[in-house]
Amino acid sequence: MYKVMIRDNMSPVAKEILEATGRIEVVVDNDKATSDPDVLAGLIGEFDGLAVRSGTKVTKALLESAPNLKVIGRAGIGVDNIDLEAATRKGIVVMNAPGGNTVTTGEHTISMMMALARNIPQATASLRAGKWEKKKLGGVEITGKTLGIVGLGHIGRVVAERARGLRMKVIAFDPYVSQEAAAKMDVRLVRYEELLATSDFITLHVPRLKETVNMINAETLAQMKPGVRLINCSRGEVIHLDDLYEALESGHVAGAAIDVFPKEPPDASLPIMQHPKVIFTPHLGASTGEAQVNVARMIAEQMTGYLLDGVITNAVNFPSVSMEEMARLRPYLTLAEKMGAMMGQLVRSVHDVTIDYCGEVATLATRPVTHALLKGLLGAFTHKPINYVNARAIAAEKGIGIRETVSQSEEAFSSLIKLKLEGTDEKPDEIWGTIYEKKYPRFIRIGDVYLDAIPEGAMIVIQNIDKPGVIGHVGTVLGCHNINIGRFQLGRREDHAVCLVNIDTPADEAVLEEIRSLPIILSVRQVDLG
Ligand SMILES: NC(=O)C1=CN([C@@H]2O[C@H](COP(=O)(O)OP(=O)(O)OC[C@H]3O[C@@H](n4cnc5c(N)ncnc54)[C@H](O)[C@@H]3O)[C@@H](O)[C@H]2O)C=CC1
Ligand SMILES: O=C(O)C(=O)COP(=O)(O)O
Repeated sequence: MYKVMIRDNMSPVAKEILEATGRIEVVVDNDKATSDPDVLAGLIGEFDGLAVRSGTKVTKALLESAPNLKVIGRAGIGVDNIDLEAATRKGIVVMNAPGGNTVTTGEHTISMMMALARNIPQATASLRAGKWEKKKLGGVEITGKTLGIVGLGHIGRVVAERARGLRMKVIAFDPYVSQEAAAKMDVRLVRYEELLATSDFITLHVPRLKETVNMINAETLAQMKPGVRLINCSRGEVIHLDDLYEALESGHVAGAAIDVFPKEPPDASLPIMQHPKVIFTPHLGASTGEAQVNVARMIAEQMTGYLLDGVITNAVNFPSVSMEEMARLRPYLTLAEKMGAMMGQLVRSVHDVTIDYCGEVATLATRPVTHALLKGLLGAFTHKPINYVNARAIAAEKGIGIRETVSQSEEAFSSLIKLKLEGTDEKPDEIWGTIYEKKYPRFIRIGDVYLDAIPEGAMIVIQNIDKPGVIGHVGTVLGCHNINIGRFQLGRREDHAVCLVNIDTPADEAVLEEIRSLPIILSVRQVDLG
């Protein structure tokens, strides 16, 4: 049984889906007290999965207390409450649910813009206070006004489409979107400065990144058109709130609608929280029944797929692999991991590696295959738990450079993976592998010697001078020690040869030493390929 903790008032759909597998036990914990990372650290140890929204901060220290954690599911989009680097190093997959709350957040943005334009929250408060302030609470029309969208991603696009329906002129700034893509949405892409200077309303839809934190500050506020109105349903840190307060006080900014805060919940005594021209919602962008069911369902299905079948979908720290792709990739993942494990156990050190993917395998998603290969290779050099997620990060930590090439054609085999260790004098420094009949992994070359070896279990790898006597000698030594030989695979080139011997029980060092005693034997290593 796997154990998953669900937090942050997620839709009950998530629990239902996880429990319906019959293999996942669920604990729902919406307790405010346990959202303190120090308190949560005391509880998380036994869990394999953690499902959160924005309320739980998944810190490095918390992850240190989570030895069993394999997957974190974010039922939403922004993963800035999760220490991604620390999760990746620990080999934990972090998944989100893109698209699940996009429409809802876009609609909330439009609601905020309308409420801001017509002072609806202020008018409600005024009436509740027994006043009738028609003159004071007059608003602005939005028809014909220019809406500037910062970040033309999923939500930005929903907002653009709705705003055009409201007869606004829509412009956008997004350095990662092409003019053609924007033109298809009838949106004019402009430079940031132009957006600031010409928009009547500016709405923010960027993720929280180093480059987007404080994107709206005293300098950029000063570049805005006088009377501009701002809407922020992205992340609180994108606006420097003190600078915004100053711009509101001076009258340069006519109003702001804010859903997200640098610290949530915000301190109600902050000057901006009391400003009459600012309206607020408590991070409600994604909070509709529909969106919450969508994201809860997505995240529960994705977490189930990973925990039970190893399928990775919508991971933010690993390439996604669908169920169908996984079926085609699985034999290559196995092969690559065994190739890596073989080389890792044959050599004493690894510097840089080159991995060539040739033929059919090159048409698949090769990044996960590289991770599998690195997992096998580095497993021999580290005591840290290593898996597909953290393999590349651990390689980078060790300063190992990885060069990957793909070529669609391969003369002799339909698929071939070649691993070469660079910058080493050790031999062998190369291994090639392929898949037979779409499932069976084979090593077909070690060093410069071609052979045909089934990589499994304990194997003795012998490099020798190609002279008579080796097979008999190895057979006699192993026989004397009651070690059964499963397969004996040979290959040679010119005067040297390689033997791969699958043995049913591992040999101890004294047995290997006896094999080494024949002078024509150059090296003897035992590897374990699982
Ligand atoms: N208020 C709420 O409840 C919710 C807030 N969000 C926030 O909204 C953000 C956006 O969500 P999506 O549209 O789904 O993400 P997305 O990834 O589809 O779009 C983000 C866009 O921002 C652009 N971008 C990145 N850096 C930029 C920069 N420096 N300047 C301009 N554009 C830049 C990207 O190119 C991308 O097109 C999320 O990251 C999340 O933080 C998301 C859902 C609900
Ligand atoms: O999906 C996102 O990025 C959101 O900000 C939504 O946050 P929530 O799940 O409502 O706490």
